Amino acid sequence: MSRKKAVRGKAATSSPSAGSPAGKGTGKSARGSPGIVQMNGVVHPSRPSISNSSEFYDIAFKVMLVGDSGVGKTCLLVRFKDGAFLAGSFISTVGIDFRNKVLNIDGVKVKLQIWDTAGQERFRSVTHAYYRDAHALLLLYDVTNKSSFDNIQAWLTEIHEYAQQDVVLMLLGNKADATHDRVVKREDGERLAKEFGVPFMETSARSGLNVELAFTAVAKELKHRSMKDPNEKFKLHEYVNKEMKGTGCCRS
Ligand SMILES: Nc1nc2c(ncn2[C@@H]2O[C@H](COP(=O)(O)OP(=O)(O)OP(=O)(O)O)[C@@H](O)[C@H]2O)c(=O)[nH]1
Ligand SMILES: [Mg+2]
Repeated sequence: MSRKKAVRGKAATSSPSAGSPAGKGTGKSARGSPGIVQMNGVVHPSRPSISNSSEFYDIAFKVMLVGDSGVGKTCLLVRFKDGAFLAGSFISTVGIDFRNKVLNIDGVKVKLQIWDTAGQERFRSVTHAYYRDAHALLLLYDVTNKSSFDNIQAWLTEIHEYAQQDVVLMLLGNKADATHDRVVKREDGERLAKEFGVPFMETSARSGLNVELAFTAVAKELKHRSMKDPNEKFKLHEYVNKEMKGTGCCRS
């Protein structure tokens, strides 16, 4: 059942025409990155080809990480992809970058092509060009940085303007490990998420808290939507609330 896909590796690009989700100008597919064709909002491998088995997949989706500079988007992606934490000096992302990871979701190989955007204002126009091709967005703030939380509303406005109407959206309060520096309570994140009707969890790229869960939940929702199996009931909010691990007194 599993097939293989041709996109791999990293790409630092400054416009959607170079190996981007939009893929315009690559000449390699009607829409999507090289080797990918998009049907009914789902990306499928265009044809099998020879490569290592880790690249085989059944369905593929594009997920974008967005949020202010320094909230931990790159670290979250590295934690998810490599299981490691990027300690040391902060290297701000320039433009946009992507990594692939294939997850086994209930026997289906779901490939996530995860786009790591630059949070800095000067790259905003680059990011805008990628929104429309995203199937899911993980919107991050930093629990130790109040302004990153206050800016969530502006990010949501931007998302509504540029992303697909049915994009899967999740709010993440990152750096939950940083107990002493915390300035945004978990309850504040929960309240904001409720107000906008989006699933929410706190994460930590440093400790790994909920990192796998955030991506798995999104993959499950996207798979569910694309397969439309009437026997399979999946509710993203319920799944997240059931599986989420917390840092507070009452969740373990
Ligand atoms: N304590 C703690 N620090 C983190 C965590 N995630 C990221 N950091 C630190 O926060 C800083 C910024 O992390 P990045 O992942 O580079 O931030 P970013 O959102 O990608 O920033 P831009 O690329 O500029 O948009 C780095 O110094 C990281 O080490 C976390 O979960 N906990
Ligand atoms: Mg970054």
